[in-house]
Formats: sequence, C-alpha cells, structure tokens
Amino acid sequence: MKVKRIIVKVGTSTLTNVDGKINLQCMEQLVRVLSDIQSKGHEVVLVTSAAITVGYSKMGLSTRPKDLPTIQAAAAVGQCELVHMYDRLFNEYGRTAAQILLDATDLENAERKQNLSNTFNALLTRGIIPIVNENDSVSHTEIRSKNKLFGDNDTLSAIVALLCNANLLINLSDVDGLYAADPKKDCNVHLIREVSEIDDRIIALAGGAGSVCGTGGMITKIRAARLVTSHGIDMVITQGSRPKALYDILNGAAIGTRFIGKPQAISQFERRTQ
Ligand SMILES: Nc1ncnc2c1ncn2[C@@H]1O[C@H](COP(=O)(O)OP(=O)(O)O)[C@@H](O)[C@H]1O
Ligand SMILES: N[C@@H](CCC(=O)OP(=O)(O)O)C(=O)O
Repeated sequence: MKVKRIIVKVGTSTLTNVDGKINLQCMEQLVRVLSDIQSKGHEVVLVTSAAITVGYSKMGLSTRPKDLPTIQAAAAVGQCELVHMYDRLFNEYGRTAAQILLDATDLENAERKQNLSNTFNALLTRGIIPIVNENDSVSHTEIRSKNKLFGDNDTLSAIVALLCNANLLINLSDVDGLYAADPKKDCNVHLIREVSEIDDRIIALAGGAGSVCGTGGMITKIRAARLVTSHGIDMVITQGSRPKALYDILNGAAIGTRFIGKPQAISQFERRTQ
C-alpha cells in the first residue's frame, strides 16, 4: 500500500443515535481503523460533525434548538464531549489526537491560512491525528449557510483536503454512496460506482439531508467532490457504519461511489512522494 495523506469526514447521521447521543460503537470502530491505518504509515486527518447534536442532547433538549445562541452553546458543549471521547479512544490505541476548529475567515486571510497549513503539516509529519470541525460557537456560516464557499462539513473536508495536499478524501455517511435518487425516498434506485465528470446530470441526482440531524445532504457532498476532483484528488462516499471498508478503499477496491480526480492536476503531496 502506497503511503497516502487521507482526509476522512464523518457525518452526524453516522456518529449519533436517534436520541442525539454519540454512537460509541461506531466511534470506537472508526478510531480503531484510523489508528491502524496510521500505523501502516498513512497520514490521517479526521473531519468530524455532530457537535451540535451531541451538545443539545447533553443539554437535555429533545430536538435541535432554533435560535442561534442556543445552537452555538450546544456546539460548545458537544464539541467538548466529542473531542473528549475521541481523545480517550485514540489514546487507547496509543495515538495522539489534536483539535483544530476553523471557519471561513481563517482561510480568507493569507497569513492565517499559511499558519493553518503549517500546523497541519507539523502535526501530520509527527504522526498526530488532527480532528477538525467548523468553529460553530464563533462563526455561523455553517449554521446559517450564508457563506457559499464554506458552510457545512462536507465542504470543510474538501477545503482541508486542498489545504493539506491530500491524496484522498473519504466521506462517511449513512448511505452507501451516490444513488440515482435519494434512496430514502425511492428504494429501487441503483448505486453509482464511479463518477469521472461532475456535470449537471450528476448534480441533479442529489437531494437534501436524509435525517433530522444531517445538514447538507448529498448536494454538499457532490460540491465537495467537484472541488477536490478539480485539484486531482479522488473522493469516495461510503457507509460510515462499516469503517473497516476504509482498508479496502485504500487497497483500491470499488467501495461506495468514487469521484475521480482530474488527472492533469496532481497534488503537491503526490509530487513529493512520487
Ligand atoms: N442521490 C442521492 N444518493 C444518496 N443519498 C442521497 C441522495 N439524495 C439525497 N440523499 C440523502 O443524503 C443523505 C446523506 O446526507 P446527510 O443527511 O447530510 O448525512 P451526513 O450526516 O452523513 O452528512 C442520505 O441519508 C440520503 O437520504
Ligand atoms: N459542524 C456541525 C456539523 C454540520 C454538518 O455539516 O453536519 P453533517 O451534515 O452531519 O456533516 C456540528 O459539528 O454539529
């Protein structure tokens, strides 16, 4: 297996149970697989959602709050809980994790963007696993989606993939990949295995979020795929409840839906390791 720099994004629908609490079985398996992949020499960045959902559940609320201050308070509570659990689990496997919270303004400013890129490189080259989320308690681009560039963790994961010159972006969701239509609305649709061109036809297949806690749905995943593939990075969407599939993906198996990076654009990291 060639050494790769991999970004793995996991969605709220995968990481939480219906009551909003962390799905510990899923998180444990994911951390175990990521730790193992890292032991094999790969560099791993985890982009995690679920802070808001885990937070409002821990605050004793039964549904997602509607007002911004309470949503942002929930994000603060949930992020603390998420990172505490990730840190404990990565420690169990002898790994060191680090938290990075960012928002659009960090990337608009050249100096902040460079600092961020340097931080990722410093962590990754030391074998530390960055755990990334949008800084929801400070910014509200994600929550209100005013900013079209940023605004959800699918997009965030794509931006992190570019910033880190990653080789591969893997998006773990509650579906097996991109279907010909939303499989929660039409159970007869087929899974699309490979997409080499993200055109209007592909964009038209994508619907919104499939659960109350998911925010972007398939459309933000396709936009993320369009961003990374235009920079030569492949993206795979697959089922998050089976993290062991990550081994097969790294071995080149046809798992989920693979969006093929444009061949003319090879990432700097690829050039470094060729
Ligand atoms: N064409 C499609 N193929 C697959 N899933 C789709 C499609 N259109 C809409 N969806 C919905 O997108 C959902 C995944 O997005 P989302 O709910 O935001 O999850 P996550 O929390 O993983 O980001 C699926 O559960 C599904 O209902
Ligand atoms: N930053 C938010 C996640 C927003 C988001 O994009 O969620 P999802 O669609 O589940 O990936 C949080 O941590 O709750």
